[in-house]
Amino acid sequence: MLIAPSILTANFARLEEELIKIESADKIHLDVMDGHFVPNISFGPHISRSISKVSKLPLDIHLMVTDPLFWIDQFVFPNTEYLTIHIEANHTEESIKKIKQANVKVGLSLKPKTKVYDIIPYLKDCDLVLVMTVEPGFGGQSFMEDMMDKVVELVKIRKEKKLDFLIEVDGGISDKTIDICKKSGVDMAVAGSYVFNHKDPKDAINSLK
Ligand SMILES: O=C(CO)[C@@H](O)[C@H](O)COP(=O)(O)O
Repeated sequence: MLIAPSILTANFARLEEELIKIESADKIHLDVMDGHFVPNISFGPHISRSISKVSKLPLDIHLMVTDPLFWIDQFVFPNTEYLTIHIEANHTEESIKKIKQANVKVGLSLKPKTKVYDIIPYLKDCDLVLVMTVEPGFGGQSFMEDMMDKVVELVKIRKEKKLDFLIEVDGGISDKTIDICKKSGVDMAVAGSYVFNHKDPKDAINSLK
């Protein structure tokens, strides 16, 4: 399973040191929050660009914003691999088109209350589907195990429709919850507090892997 640490719980006053601690991960997950789509503000293009310059890892950028169309271009860096927008945000179709035009892989995320059914029309355009396993907005919340039903459903749909998007989960991932993710068919897991609150983030990444 691919592991993408979310830097939301990192020490932002020592960000470069924090990034070095997670060099053994597969991607870096950037949680961008606009204070409107979710009740929190994290960081924007400026800090993301600085991270992109020092990070050796591909960026997996999760836009928790109401108007992705306005923001997409500002997060296209040479190492942006995925730009993930939310189905509950505005202008899904146009945003997907814009991400593709920027030659970045398309991610589509759904909040815990949103059904897989709602994203089916867009799956053919997705490289990644991000199943939120907490309500987006904050790190350190408890894993919602019932979201694994969505993962199982997505695995089935992917097979039936011969698609090849990755399935990612985000929220409450730890050594206690990673097994059920793997068994359900998750390809990539985002982990914030488990990695950055661990005395050795590299060990935390290894234990998840
Ligand atoms: O997108 C989010 C929160 O909105 C996540 O990426 C969390 O930041 C993951 O944090 P933990 O639950 O692993 O602490």
